[in-house]
Amino acid sequence: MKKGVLLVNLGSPESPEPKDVKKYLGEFLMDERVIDVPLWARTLLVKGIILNTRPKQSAKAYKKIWWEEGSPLIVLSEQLQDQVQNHTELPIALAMRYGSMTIKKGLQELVDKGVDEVFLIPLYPQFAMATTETILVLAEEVRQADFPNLKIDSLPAFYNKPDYIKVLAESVKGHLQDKDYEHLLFSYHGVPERHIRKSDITNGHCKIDGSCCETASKAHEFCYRHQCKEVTRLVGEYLGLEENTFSTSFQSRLGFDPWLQPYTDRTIERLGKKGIKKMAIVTPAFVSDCLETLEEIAMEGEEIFHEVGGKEFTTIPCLNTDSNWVKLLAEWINKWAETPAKV
Ligand SMILES: C=CC1=C(C)c2cc3[nH]c(cc4nc(cc5[nH]c(cc1n2)c(C)c5CCC(=O)O)C(CCC(=O)O)=C4C)c(C)c3C=C
Ligand SMILES: [Fe+2]
Ligand SMILES: [Fe+2]
Repeated sequence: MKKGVLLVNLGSPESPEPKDVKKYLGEFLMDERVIDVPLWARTLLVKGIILNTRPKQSAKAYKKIWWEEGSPLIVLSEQLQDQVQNHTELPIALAMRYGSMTIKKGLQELVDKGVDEVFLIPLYPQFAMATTETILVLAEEVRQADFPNLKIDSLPAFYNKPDYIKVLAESVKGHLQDKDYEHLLFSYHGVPERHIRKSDITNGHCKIDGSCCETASKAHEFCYRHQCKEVTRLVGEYLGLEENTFSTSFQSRLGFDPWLQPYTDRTIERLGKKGIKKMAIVTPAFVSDCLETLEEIAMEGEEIFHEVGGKEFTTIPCLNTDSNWVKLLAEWINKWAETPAKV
């Protein structure tokens, strides 16, 4: 059997123009695992409301962060693909869940190279219905429809793998080496609370209260909130951070339903009002910098902090093409090629 790898990230609009942003948001938000309401309600909400206003607003934000080569998320994912390819003999393809770089095209590229066994890597450290699950479900649909003889294995969420925590923590340490900071905020993309309950395989553990995520449970294999909190705890432990000098928050909420809390924007405001003058922020739900890190955090977040008296706001880049991260991905890939069950 010939083996190959498919890296999958979220995707971006073709350009930062409102018409392309609208097309992208239309596909993204009509995904039943992103806006998880019945089709009629989703259609009404997305096509009747969100797509009438959001594309213009989001296009403005995209224009602020867009690079000459294209969307940062796509460019950085392509760079990651190239660099991982330098560390393995297996062919590496790249796909996006939304947009023109489809999972079908990615699988076709591998099949054209003679691959019949694929290691699918969703580029998300934590499991979420709106990210990992939607990728796995679509990949299986595409496999059944177009590549029935293909075998697909996938990398489970790697949020608590000691080698991943080490790479992330060392990156944080490197970026904060010459920085003086009073608080380190771990900001993760938010999800509606309802998503956490839906992914609860025990049907009742996740109460989204003060303690469920800290109480051992099978539910945590699919609990995004637990997995985010664990990344913060494990990195804090690795770096020897003192209690109350670091915390977790959730960004990018959309709509009126309750999302995971505390919200990042309010947390930044609260820290500034409390008298914190120097803060740093890391965004471990993303492996590549994107709109949500470059605009929402590095621009809007900094502005909020300064408005309430904060002085120094340090944004730590995502792992992007960090050499330890590239080597670690290649190590997982090469281990899978030798003994798939061990990864
Ligand atoms: C109901 C809406 C959304 C859920 C749930 C959601 C979950 C989720 N998203 C990411 C990662 C990314 N999201 C990005 C952009 C983005 N996300 C939403 C909505 C939901 N995300 C929207 C509407 C947008 C577009 C921008 C905007 O209009 O605000 C991105 C950046 C893409 C880019 O092109 O740079 C990423 C990455 C995760 C990890 C996640 C759940 C865990
Ligand atoms: Fe998102
Ligand atoms: Fe939980």
